[in-house]
Amino acid sequence: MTASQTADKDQVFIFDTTLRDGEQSPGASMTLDEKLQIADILDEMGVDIIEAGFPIASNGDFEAVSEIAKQAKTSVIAGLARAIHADIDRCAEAVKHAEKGRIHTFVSTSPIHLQFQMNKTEEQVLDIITDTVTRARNLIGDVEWSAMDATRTPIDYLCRCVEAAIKCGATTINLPDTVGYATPDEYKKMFADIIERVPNSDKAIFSVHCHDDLGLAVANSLAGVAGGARQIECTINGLGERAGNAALEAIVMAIRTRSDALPYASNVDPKFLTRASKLVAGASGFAVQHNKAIVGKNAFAHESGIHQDGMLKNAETYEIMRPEDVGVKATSLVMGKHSGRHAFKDKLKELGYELGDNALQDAFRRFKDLADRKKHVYDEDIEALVEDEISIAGENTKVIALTVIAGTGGPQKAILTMDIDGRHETREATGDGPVDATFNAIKAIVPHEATLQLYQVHAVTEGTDAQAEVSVRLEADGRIATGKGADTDTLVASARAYVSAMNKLAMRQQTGNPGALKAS
Ligand SMILES: CC(=O)SCCNC(=O)CCNC(=O)[C@H](O)C(C)(C)COP(=O)(O)OP(=O)(O)OC[C@H]1O[C@@H](n2cnc3c(N)ncnc32)[C@H](O)[C@@H]1OP(=O)(O)O
Ligand SMILES: CC(C)C(=O)C(=O)O
Repeated sequence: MTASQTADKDQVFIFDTTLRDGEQSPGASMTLDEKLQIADILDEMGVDIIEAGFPIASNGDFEAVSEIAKQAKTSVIAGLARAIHADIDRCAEAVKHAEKGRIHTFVSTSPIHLQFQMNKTEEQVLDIITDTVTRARNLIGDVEWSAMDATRTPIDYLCRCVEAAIKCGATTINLPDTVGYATPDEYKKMFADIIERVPNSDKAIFSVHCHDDLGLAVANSLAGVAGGARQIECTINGLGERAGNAALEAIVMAIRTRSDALPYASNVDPKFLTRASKLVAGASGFAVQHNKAIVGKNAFAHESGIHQDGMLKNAETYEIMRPEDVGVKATSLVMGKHSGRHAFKDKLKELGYELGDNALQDAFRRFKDLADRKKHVYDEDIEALVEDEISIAGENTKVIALTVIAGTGGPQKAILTMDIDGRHETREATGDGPVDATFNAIKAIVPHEATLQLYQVHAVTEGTDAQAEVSVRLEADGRIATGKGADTDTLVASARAYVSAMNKLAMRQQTGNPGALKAS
């Protein structure tokens, strides 16, 4: 595999290690079936190299690498191996089924790793590199060598290690920021220096592999490419050891979106990114944070009025990528307490409502009120609210305020204020439960003899803060009317529904005056 130039852009190879480094996240183990599905989508989306596992780690890992190797259509399938013959041989055994297989062998190079992890001298590790890269090359033509903890390795020694690996036939040289310690400038300089100083550095492709301990994994990866690397090791959703690896989706979209500043091309088709993200989140059990770049639930969602207004005028005001390019159906304008009139009106139109100016203002006021009390305002909430608004429009008897005292102590008491033809009246009433007390308070303000035929409550959406939609059916003199009310407070919704039914009944008696129901 050689890096090529397409027009004015250098090709960068995308090496996905979700199934190896990603699976190393505590608790992220995946089944064989899940791994096969993930590998399949990675292959289809154009990932150049899939690191399918660490074959010596377990029989399950060996089987996963072998099966993925068998199913792969275009991607290179790599397996990881320590600088140990048994690891390398087992890896070769697993990747041999692939049309294009790779052995990825690694050894520590930093002083702290040499002293404590490996208990070896620099010279001993150099001999190990020579021995193990040669062994791997004798088994397969595509060998990647990694210097574990490269970014904490003195540059002179790192140059000697890289030189030895290339001399023995390594075709890819990976210099990982194993502990996420580097800064972008340092990482870029390390690649530039090594590529310049190591003889025959042009015989290998250099690779970045960054961890996100300081939140710099994507920035460091792109800096490494600016320093001369042409392979990027990354994972879907940034899954990986500790704080994770560089996120594949962010890398791919940064290169595409900022091609002016990042003159590189990748083979990945970004339309698969959202699907791949969901698949990995489901298989690993690691939910994607809502504000995650590209694949987070909010990456293409806007709640604030000013942004929504801008988006309705021109999407480029607040979006630098098109959602459909990464497999998201469309931008969503989420209705919430920060939304403004433009978005609210647009949402009503989408839901099929055209309100006049006054009704719109009233509905918007109630919507803001609702959004202040409720975490999520769903379309169903807005529909219930508007239906409620429409049903009470023009009514001259309205609920203004309600306080209910309920609980085990009893008796339940309701204190209700109503507007009757512009006049406010307040009464208290008790009842057999809070709903009964509320209805008794209505009767105290508007005495009537209509009888209750139906009282029904249902939650408009899920959650304890859901709006209740209440239906009340009243009968008087053989006539029936049903009223509806919606509110996050079930008792307020009940009072509204009752009053609405009362108003309708009065209309049907053609008096328009609920008080006249008394005569029926
Ligand atoms: C930065 C990275 O992501 S590196 C990859 C990390 N991933 C994993 O470790 C996941 C899979 N690992 C495993 O299943 C196991 O650790 C195995 C099968 C690889 C090894 O298991 P064990 O033989 O029981 O060894 P254990 O894990 O306890 O210790 C690691 C040994 O490997 C040695 N080692 C570590 N890295 C390397 C290397 N690159 N090359 C050679 N030896 C290494 C350590 O020095 C230690 O050797 P020691 O027993 O002589 O002290
Ligand atoms: C094995 C290597 C590539 C690694 O995962 C790291 O250094 O983080």
